[in-house]
Amino acid sequence: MTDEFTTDIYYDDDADVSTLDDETVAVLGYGSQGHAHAQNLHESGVDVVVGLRESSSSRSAAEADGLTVTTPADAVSQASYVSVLVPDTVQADVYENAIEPNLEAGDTLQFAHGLNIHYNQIQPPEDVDVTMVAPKSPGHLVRRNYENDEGTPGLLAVYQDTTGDATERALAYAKAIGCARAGVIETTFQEEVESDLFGEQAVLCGGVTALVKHGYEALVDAGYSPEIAYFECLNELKLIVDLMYEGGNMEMWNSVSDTAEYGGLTRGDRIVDDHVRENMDEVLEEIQNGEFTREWILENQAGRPSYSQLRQAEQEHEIEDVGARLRELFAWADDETEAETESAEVAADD
Ligand SMILES: NC(=O)c1ccc[n+]([C@@H]2O[C@H](COP(=O)([O-])OP(=O)(O)OC[C@H]3O[C@@H](n4cnc5c(N)ncnc54)[C@H](O)[C@@H]3O)[C@@H](O)[C@H]2O)c1
Ligand SMILES: CC(C)(O)[C@@H](O)C(=O)O
Ligand SMILES: [Mg+2]
Ligand SMILES: [Mg+2]
Repeated sequence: MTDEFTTDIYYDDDADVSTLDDETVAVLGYGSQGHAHAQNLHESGVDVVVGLRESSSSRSAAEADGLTVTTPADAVSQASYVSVLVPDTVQADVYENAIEPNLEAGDTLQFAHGLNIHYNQIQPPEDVDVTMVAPKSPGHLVRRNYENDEGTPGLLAVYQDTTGDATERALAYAKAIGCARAGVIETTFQEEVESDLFGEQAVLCGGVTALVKHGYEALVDAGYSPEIAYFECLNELKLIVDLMYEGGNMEMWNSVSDTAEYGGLTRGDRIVDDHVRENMDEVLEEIQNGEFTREWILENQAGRPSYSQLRQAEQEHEIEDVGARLRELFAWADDETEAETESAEVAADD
Protein backbone atom coordinates (compact mmCIF):
# COMPACT_ATOMS: atom_id res chain seq x y z
CA MET A 1 0.00 0.00 0.00
CA THR A 2 1.25 3.47 -0.71
CA ASP A 3 0.54 6.58 1.35
CA GLU A 4 1.84 9.06 -1.24
CA PHE A 5 -1.71 9.78 -2.38
CA THR A 6 -4.83 11.33 -0.87
CA THR A 7 -6.27 7.84 -0.43
CA ASP A 8 -5.04 4.30 0.25
CA ILE A 9 -4.09 2.35 -2.87
CA TYR A 10 -3.39 -1.38 -2.70
CA TYR A 11 -1.18 -3.41 -5.04
CA ASP A 12 -0.47 -7.13 -5.53
CA ASP A 13 1.91 -7.26 -2.55
CA ASP A 14 -0.88 -6.10 -0.23
CA ALA A 15 -3.21 -8.96 -1.11
CA ASP A 16 -3.14 -12.73 -0.79
CA VAL A 17 -5.34 -14.80 -3.09
CA SER A 18 -4.92 -17.81 -0.77
CA THR A 19 -7.26 -15.97 1.65
CA LEU A 20 -9.98 -17.43 -0.59
CA ASP A 21 -8.51 -20.98 -0.55
CA ASP A 22 -11.30 -22.48 1.53
CA GLU A 23 -14.07 -20.56 -0.21
CA THR A 24 -16.27 -21.14 -3.21
CA VAL A 25 -17.04 -17.95 -5.10
CA ALA A 26 -20.42 -17.77 -6.86
CA VAL A 27 -20.32 -15.45 -9.86
CA LEU A 28 -23.91 -14.56 -10.75
CA GLY A 29 -24.16 -13.50 -14.39
CA TYR A 30 -21.78 -14.19 -17.26
CA GLY A 31 -21.99 -10.90 -19.12
CA SER A 32 -19.43 -8.13 -19.49
CA GLN A 33 -18.07 -8.28 -15.93
CA GLY A 34 -19.24 -11.80 -15.07
CA HIS A 35 -17.28 -13.63 -17.74
CA ALA A 36 -14.13 -11.67 -16.89
CA HIS A 37 -14.33 -12.12 -13.11
CA ALA A 38 -15.22 -15.82 -13.36
CA GLN A 39 -12.40 -16.69 -15.74
CA ASN A 40 -9.80 -14.51 -14.01
CA LEU A 41 -10.70 -15.95 -10.58
CA HIS A 42 -10.58 -19.51 -11.97
CA GLU A 43 -7.17 -18.95 -13.56
CA SER A 44 -5.92 -17.40 -10.31
CA GLY A 45 -6.74 -20.69 -8.57
CA VAL A 46 -10.01 -19.69 -6.91
CA ASP A 47 -12.89 -22.19 -6.79
CA VAL A 48 -15.66 -20.64 -8.90
CA VAL A 49 -19.22 -21.61 -9.67
CA VAL A 50 -21.23 -19.56 -12.16
CA GLY A 51 -24.91 -18.93 -11.40
CA LEU A 52 -27.20 -18.55 -14.43
CA ARG A 53 -30.85 -19.23 -15.15
CA GLU A 54 -31.67 -22.54 -16.87
CA SER A 55 -32.83 -20.55 -19.92
CA SER A 56 -29.73 -18.36 -20.14
CA SER A 57 -27.77 -18.56 -23.38
CA SER A 58 -24.65 -17.46 -21.41
CA ARG A 59 -24.59 -21.01 -20.00
CA SER A 60 -22.92 -22.53 -23.04
CA ALA A 61 -20.25 -19.80 -23.09
CA ALA A 62 -19.40 -20.35 -19.42
CA GLU A 63 -19.28 -24.13 -19.88
CA ALA A 64 -17.14 -23.78 -23.01
CA ASP A 65 -14.74 -21.69 -20.89
CA GLY A 66 -14.37 -24.69 -18.57
CA LEU A 67 -16.44 -23.34 -15.69
CA THR A 68 -19.00 -25.09 -13.52
CA VAL A 69 -22.48 -23.66 -14.09
CA THR A 70 -25.60 -24.02 -12.02
CA THR A 71 -28.65 -21.91 -11.12
CA PRO A 72 -28.14 -18.66 -9.18
CA ALA A 73 -29.87 -20.13 -6.09
CA ASP A 74 -27.74 -23.27 -6.13
CA ALA A 75 -24.54 -21.27 -6.74
CA VAL A 76 -25.28 -19.10 -3.71
CA SER A 77 -25.98 -22.10 -1.51
CA GLN A 78 -22.67 -23.73 -2.57
CA ALA A 79 -20.68 -20.53 -2.05
CA SER A 80 -19.46 -18.46 0.87
CA TYR A 81 -18.61 -15.53 -1.41
CA VAL A 82 -21.29 -14.22 -3.76
CA SER A 83 -20.35 -11.83 -6.56
CA VAL A 84 -23.43 -10.14 -7.98
CA LEU A 85 -22.72 -9.51 -11.66
CA VAL A 86 -26.17 -9.54 -13.20
CA PRO A 87 -27.41 -6.18 -14.57
CA ASP A 88 -28.15 -3.51 -11.94
CA THR A 89 -31.81 -3.48 -12.96
CA VAL A 90 -32.41 -7.15 -12.07
CA GLN A 91 -30.21 -7.36 -8.98
CA ALA A 92 -33.00 -6.60 -6.48
CA ASP A 93 -35.14 -9.35 -7.99
CA VAL A 94 -32.27 -11.87 -8.14
CA TYR A 95 -31.40 -10.94 -4.55
CA GLU A 96 -34.93 -11.58 -3.32
CA ASN A 97 -35.44 -14.84 -5.19
CA ALA A 98 -32.05 -16.51 -5.37
CA ILE A 99 -29.59 -14.86 -3.01
CA GLU A 100 -31.30 -13.95 0.26
CA PRO A 101 -32.91 -17.38 0.86
CA ASN A 102 -29.48 -19.05 0.43
CA LEU A 103 -27.17 -16.64 2.26
CA GLU A 104 -25.58 -17.85 5.47
CA ALA A 105 -24.09 -15.91 8.35
CA GLY A 106 -20.49 -14.96 7.60
CA ASP A 107 -20.94 -15.08 3.81
CA THR A 108 -19.76 -12.21 1.64
CA LEU A 109 -22.15 -10.42 -0.68
CA GLN A 110 -20.15 -8.53 -3.25
CA PHE A 111 -20.94 -6.05 -6.00
CA ALA A 112 -19.05 -4.45 -8.88
CA HIS A 113 -21.16 -1.29 -8.58
CA GLY A 114 -22.97 -0.06 -5.50
CA LEU A 115 -26.21 1.25 -7.00
CA ASN A 116 -28.64 -1.19 -5.38
CA ILE A 117 -27.07 -0.92 -1.94
CA HIS A 118 -26.62 2.85 -1.99
CA TYR A 119 -30.17 3.55 -3.19
CA ASN A 120 -31.64 0.93 -0.80
CA GLN A 121 -32.97 -1.48 -3.41
CA ILE A 122 -31.18 -4.33 -1.61
CA GLN A 123 -31.05 -4.43 2.19
CA PRO A 124 -28.79 -7.33 3.24
CA PRO A 125 -29.01 -9.00 6.65
CA GLU A 126 -26.60 -7.80 9.33
CA ASP A 127 -24.70 -11.09 9.62
CA VAL A 128 -23.01 -11.03 6.17
CA ASP A 129 -20.13 -8.98 4.85
CA VAL A 130 -21.08 -6.57 2.07
CA THR A 131 -18.23 -5.44 -0.15
CA MET A 132 -17.49 -4.04 -3.56
CA VAL A 133 -14.69 -4.57 -6.06
CA ALA A 134 -15.49 -2.29 -8.98
CA PRO A 135 -13.12 -2.39 -11.95
CA LYS A 136 -12.76 1.02 -13.56
CA SER A 137 -13.08 -0.55 -16.98
CA PRO A 138 -15.47 -2.29 -19.34
CA GLY A 139 -15.60 -6.00 -18.49
CA HIS A 140 -14.10 -7.22 -21.76
CA LEU A 141 -10.92 -5.29 -20.99
CA VAL A 142 -10.80 -6.71 -17.44
CA ARG A 143 -10.43 -10.06 -19.16
CA ARG A 144 -8.15 -8.90 -21.99
CA ASN A 145 -5.81 -7.06 -19.61
CA TYR A 146 -5.60 -10.08 -17.30
CA GLU A 147 -4.65 -12.32 -20.22
CA ASN A 148 -2.02 -9.80 -21.35
CA ASP A 149 -0.42 -9.79 -17.88
CA GLU A 150 -1.69 -6.28 -17.36
CA GLY A 151 -4.48 -5.19 -15.07
CA THR A 152 -7.29 -2.71 -14.66
CA PRO A 153 -7.57 -0.32 -11.73
CA GLY A 154 -10.44 -0.99 -9.35
CA LEU A 155 -12.25 0.46 -6.37
CA LEU A 156 -12.79 -1.46 -3.15
CA ALA A 157 -15.41 -0.62 -0.54
CA VAL A 158 -16.71 -2.29 2.57
CA TYR A 159 -20.31 -1.50 3.48
CA GLN A 160 -20.64 -4.09 6.21
CA ASP A 161 -17.90 -6.07 7.97
CA THR A 162 -19.32 -8.69 10.30
CA THR A 163 -16.48 -11.20 10.02
CA GLY A 164 -13.70 -8.66 10.53
CA ASP A 165 -12.08 -10.04 7.35
CA ALA A 166 -14.13 -8.19 4.74
CA THR A 167 -11.29 -6.00 3.47
CA GLU A 168 -8.77 -8.85 3.31
CA ARG A 169 -11.19 -11.08 1.39
CA ALA A 170 -12.20 -8.33 -1.02
CA LEU A 171 -8.53 -7.51 -1.61
CA ALA A 172 -7.87 -11.18 -2.40
CA TYR A 173 -10.73 -11.08 -4.91
CA ALA A 174 -9.42 -7.83 -6.42
CA LYS A 175 -5.98 -9.39 -6.83
CA ALA A 176 -7.44 -12.56 -8.35
CA ILE A 177 -9.25 -10.62 -11.10
CA GLY A 178 -6.13 -8.56 -11.87
CA CYS A 179 -7.08 -5.20 -10.34
CA ALA A 180 -4.27 -5.08 -7.77
CA ARG A 181 -1.72 -5.17 -10.62
CA ALA A 182 -2.88 -1.66 -11.55
CA GLY A 183 -4.00 -0.38 -8.15
CA VAL A 184 -7.05 -0.78 -5.92
CA ILE A 185 -8.37 2.38 -4.31
CA GLU A 186 -10.32 2.14 -1.08
CA THR A 187 -13.57 4.11 -1.15
CA THR A 188 -17.19 4.05 0.04
CA PHE A 189 -20.27 2.74 -1.76
CA GLN A 190 -21.54 6.33 -2.00
CA GLU A 191 -18.38 7.68 -3.60
CA GLU A 192 -18.16 4.79 -6.07
CA VAL A 193 -21.81 5.05 -7.12
CA GLU A 194 -21.95 8.81 -7.53
CA SER A 195 -18.59 9.16 -9.28
CA ASP A 196 -19.22 6.15 -11.54
CA LEU A 197 -22.66 7.36 -12.66
CA PHE A 198 -21.31 10.86 -13.20
CA GLY A 199 -18.30 9.63 -15.19
CA GLU A 200 -20.31 7.44 -17.55
CA GLN A 201 -23.05 10.04 -18.08
CA ALA A 202 -21.02 13.24 -18.37
CA VAL A 203 -17.66 12.18 -19.77
CA LEU A 204 -16.94 8.57 -20.73
CA CYS A 205 -20.11 7.44 -22.48
CA GLY A 206 -22.66 10.28 -22.70
CA GLY A 207 -20.35 13.30 -23.01
CA VAL A 208 -17.91 11.78 -25.45
CA THR A 209 -20.51 10.34 -27.85
CA ALA A 210 -22.40 13.64 -27.87
CA LEU A 211 -19.15 15.51 -28.64
CA VAL A 212 -18.29 13.06 -31.43
CA LYS A 213 -21.76 13.24 -33.01
CA HIS A 214 -21.86 17.06 -32.86
CA GLY A 215 -18.40 17.24 -34.43
CA TYR A 216 -19.34 14.76 -37.16
CA GLU A 217 -22.62 16.56 -37.91
CA ALA A 218 -20.95 20.00 -37.97
CA LEU A 219 -18.52 18.80 -40.67
CA VAL A 220 -21.06 16.83 -42.74
CA ASP A 221 -23.66 19.64 -42.58
CA ALA A 222 -20.99 22.02 -43.86
CA GLY A 223 -20.47 19.79 -46.93
CA TYR A 224 -17.41 17.74 -45.90
CA SER A 225 -17.35 14.02 -46.67
CA PRO A 226 -18.84 11.62 -44.08
CA GLU A 227 -15.76 9.40 -44.34
CA ILE A 228 -13.42 12.29 -43.49
CA ALA A 229 -15.77 13.38 -40.68
CA TYR A 230 -15.72 9.81 -39.27
CA PHE A 231 -11.94 9.55 -39.31
CA GLU A 232 -11.53 13.05 -37.88
CA CYS A 233 -14.09 12.94 -35.07
CA LEU A 234 -14.32 9.27 -34.05
CA ASN A 235 -11.47 7.09 -35.29
CA GLU A 236 -8.67 9.49 -34.37
CA LEU A 237 -10.19 10.05 -30.94
CA LYS A 238 -8.90 6.62 -29.89
CA LEU A 239 -5.39 7.48 -31.05
CA ILE A 240 -5.44 10.80 -29.22
CA VAL A 241 -6.88 9.23 -26.04
CA ASP A 242 -4.20 6.51 -26.17
CA LEU A 243 -1.59 9.26 -25.75
CA MET A 244 -3.55 10.83 -22.87
CA TYR A 245 -3.80 7.36 -21.27
CA GLU A 246 -0.06 6.78 -21.63
CA GLY A 247 1.21 10.15 -20.46
CA GLY A 248 -1.59 12.50 -19.53
CA ASN A 249 -2.82 15.50 -21.50
CA MET A 250 0.78 16.76 -21.85
CA GLU A 251 1.91 13.66 -23.78
CA MET A 252 -0.90 14.31 -26.22
CA TRP A 253 -0.12 18.03 -26.51
CA ASN A 254 3.56 17.19 -27.03
CA SER A 255 2.77 14.75 -29.82
CA VAL A 256 0.38 16.88 -31.85
CA SER A 257 1.58 19.85 -33.88
CA ASP A 258 2.01 23.29 -32.29
CA THR A 259 -0.82 24.37 -34.57
CA ALA A 260 -3.13 21.72 -33.08
CA GLU A 261 -1.97 22.61 -29.59
CA TYR A 262 -2.54 26.37 -30.00
CA GLY A 263 -5.88 25.77 -31.77
CA GLY A 264 -6.99 23.29 -29.15
CA LEU A 265 -5.93 25.39 -26.18
CA THR A 266 -7.65 28.52 -27.53
CA ARG A 267 -10.82 26.84 -28.91
CA GLY A 268 -11.40 23.87 -26.56
CA ASP A 269 -12.95 25.93 -23.79
CA ARG A 270 -15.20 27.68 -26.33
CA ILE A 271 -16.66 24.28 -27.30
CA VAL A 272 -16.88 22.78 -23.82
CA ASP A 273 -17.68 26.05 -22.06
CA ASP A 274 -18.99 27.12 -18.65
CA HIS A 275 -22.48 26.14 -19.73
CA VAL A 276 -21.29 22.55 -20.12
CA ARG A 277 -19.86 22.72 -16.61
CA GLU A 278 -23.23 23.94 -15.31
CA ASN A 279 -24.91 21.01 -17.08
CA MET A 280 -22.41 18.65 -15.46
CA ASP A 281 -23.21 20.06 -12.00
CA GLU A 282 -26.93 19.53 -12.69
CA VAL A 283 -26.39 15.95 -13.82
CA LEU A 284 -24.29 15.31 -10.70
CA GLU A 285 -27.03 16.73 -8.49
CA GLU A 286 -29.63 14.43 -10.06
CA ILE A 287 -27.35 11.52 -9.20
CA GLN A 288 -26.73 12.72 -5.64
CA ASN A 289 -30.40 13.36 -4.85
CA GLY A 290 -31.52 10.02 -6.30
CA GLU A 291 -33.50 11.53 -9.20
CA PHE A 292 -31.55 9.66 -11.87
CA THR A 293 -31.93 6.29 -10.16
CA ARG A 294 -35.67 6.83 -9.56
CA GLU A 295 -36.08 7.69 -13.26
CA TRP A 296 -34.11 4.57 -14.31
CA ILE A 297 -36.12 2.27 -12.03
CA LEU A 298 -39.42 3.67 -13.39
CA GLU A 299 -38.13 3.40 -16.97
CA ASN A 300 -37.47 -0.30 -16.36
CA GLN A 301 -40.84 -0.85 -14.71
CA ALA A 302 -42.47 0.67 -17.80
CA GLY A 303 -40.60 -1.73 -20.14
CA ARG A 304 -37.81 0.71 -21.16
CA PRO A 305 -39.76 2.84 -23.72
CA SER A 306 -37.34 5.82 -23.80
CA TYR A 307 -34.25 3.64 -23.58
CA SER A 308 -35.37 1.55 -26.58
CA GLN A 309 -36.15 4.65 -28.63
CA LEU A 310 -32.82 6.34 -27.84
CA ARG A 311 -30.89 3.14 -28.56
CA GLN A 312 -32.64 2.81 -31.92
CA ALA A 313 -31.84 6.43 -32.83
CA GLU A 314 -28.18 5.89 -31.87
CA GLN A 315 -28.05 2.76 -34.03
CA GLU A 316 -29.56 4.66 -36.98
CA HIS A 317 -27.15 7.63 -36.78
CA GLU A 318 -25.24 7.91 -40.06
CA ILE A 319 -21.87 7.69 -38.25
CA GLU A 320 -22.60 4.02 -37.37
CA ASP A 321 -23.05 2.99 -40.98
CA VAL A 322 -20.09 5.00 -42.32
CA GLY A 323 -17.85 3.65 -39.53
CA ALA A 324 -18.93 0.02 -39.98
CA ARG A 325 -18.14 0.16 -43.70
CA LEU A 326 -14.78 1.84 -43.19
CA ARG A 327 -13.69 -0.50 -40.38
CA GLU A 328 -14.41 -3.52 -42.58
CA LEU A 329 -11.72 -2.31 -44.96
CA PHE A 330 -8.99 -1.88 -42.36
CA ALA A 331 -6.06 -4.09 -43.35
CA TRP A 332 -6.05 -5.81 -39.97
CA ALA A 333 -9.82 -6.33 -39.84
CA ASP A 334 -10.61 -10.02 -39.37
CA ASP A 335 -14.39 -9.97 -39.24
CA GLU A 336 -15.02 -8.47 -35.81
CA THR A 337 -13.09 -7.27 -32.82
CA GLU A 338 -13.06 -9.57 -29.80
CA ALA A 339 -15.21 -7.16 -27.79
CA GLU A 340 -17.76 -6.90 -30.62
CA THR A 341 -18.05 -10.69 -30.79
CA GLU A 342 -18.42 -11.00 -27.02
CA SER A 343 -20.91 -8.10 -26.81
CA ALA A 344 -23.01 -9.69 -29.51
CA GLU A 345 -23.06 -12.92 -27.51
CA VAL A 346 -24.14 -11.07 -24.37
CA ALA A 347 -26.72 -8.99 -26.23
CA ALA A 348 -28.29 -12.16 -27.61
CA ASP A 349 -28.80 -13.38 -24.05
CA ASP A 350 -31.97 -12.87 -22.00
N1 LIG B 1 -20.30 -3.53 -18.04
C1 LIG B 1 -19.21 -3.10 -17.42
O1 LIG B 1 -18.15 -3.00 -18.02
C2 LIG B 1 -19.21 -2.74 -15.96
C3 LIG B 1 -18.11 -2.03 -15.40
C4 LIG B 1 -18.05 -1.85 -14.02
C5 LIG B 1 -19.10 -2.32 -13.22
N2 LIG B 1 -20.17 -2.94 -13.80
C6 LIG B 1 -21.23 -3.47 -12.95
O2 LIG B 1 -21.19 -4.89 -13.03
C7 LIG B 1 -22.50 -5.42 -12.84
C8 LIG B 1 -22.86 -6.33 -14.03
O3 LIG B 1 -22.98 -5.51 -15.16
P1 LIG B 1 -22.67 -6.07 -16.64
O4 LIG B 1 -22.68 -4.89 -17.54
O5 LIG B 1 -21.47 -6.96 -16.58
O6 LIG B 1 -23.97 -6.96 -16.89
P2 LIG B 1 -24.43 -7.64 -18.25
O7 LIG B 1 -25.62 -6.92 -18.77
O8 LIG B 1 -23.28 -7.81 -19.18
O9 LIG B 1 -24.87 -9.05 -17.62
C9 LIG B 1 -25.58 -9.94 -18.28
C10 LIG B 1 -25.54 -11.28 -17.54
O10 LIG B 1 -26.52 -11.32 -16.51
C11 LIG B 1 -27.36 -12.45 -16.71
N3 LIG B 1 -28.72 -12.09 -16.33
C12 LIG B 1 -29.51 -11.12 -16.87
N4 LIG B 1 -30.71 -11.10 -16.24
C13 LIG B 1 -30.67 -12.07 -15.30
C14 LIG B 1 -31.59 -12.54 -14.34
N5 LIG B 1 -32.79 -11.98 -14.21
N6 LIG B 1 -31.22 -13.56 -13.54
C15 LIG B 1 -30.00 -14.12 -13.64
N7 LIG B 1 -29.07 -13.72 -14.54
C16 LIG B 1 -29.41 -12.71 -15.35
C17 LIG B 1 -27.26 -12.76 -18.20
O11 LIG B 1 -27.53 -14.11 -18.42
C18 LIG B 1 -25.84 -12.39 -18.52
O12 LIG B 1 -25.01 -13.49 -18.23
C19 LIG B 1 -23.42 -4.20 -12.69
O13 LIG B 1 -23.54 -3.94 -11.32
C20 LIG B 1 -22.64 -3.09 -13.38
O14 LIG B 1 -22.96 -1.79 -12.93
C21 LIG B 1 -20.24 -3.18 -15.15
C1 LIG C 1 -17.58 0.69 -18.05
C2 LIG C 1 -18.21 1.75 -17.15
C3 LIG C 1 -18.93 2.79 -17.98
O1 LIG C 1 -17.16 2.39 -16.46
C4 LIG C 1 -19.12 1.11 -16.07
O2 LIG C 1 -19.28 2.01 -15.02
C5 LIG C 1 -20.47 0.63 -16.56
O3 LIG C 1 -21.48 0.96 -15.91
O4 LIG C 1 -20.52 -0.10 -17.56
MG1 LIG D 1 -21.19 2.18 -14.27
MG1 LIG E 1 -17.55 2.81 -14.51
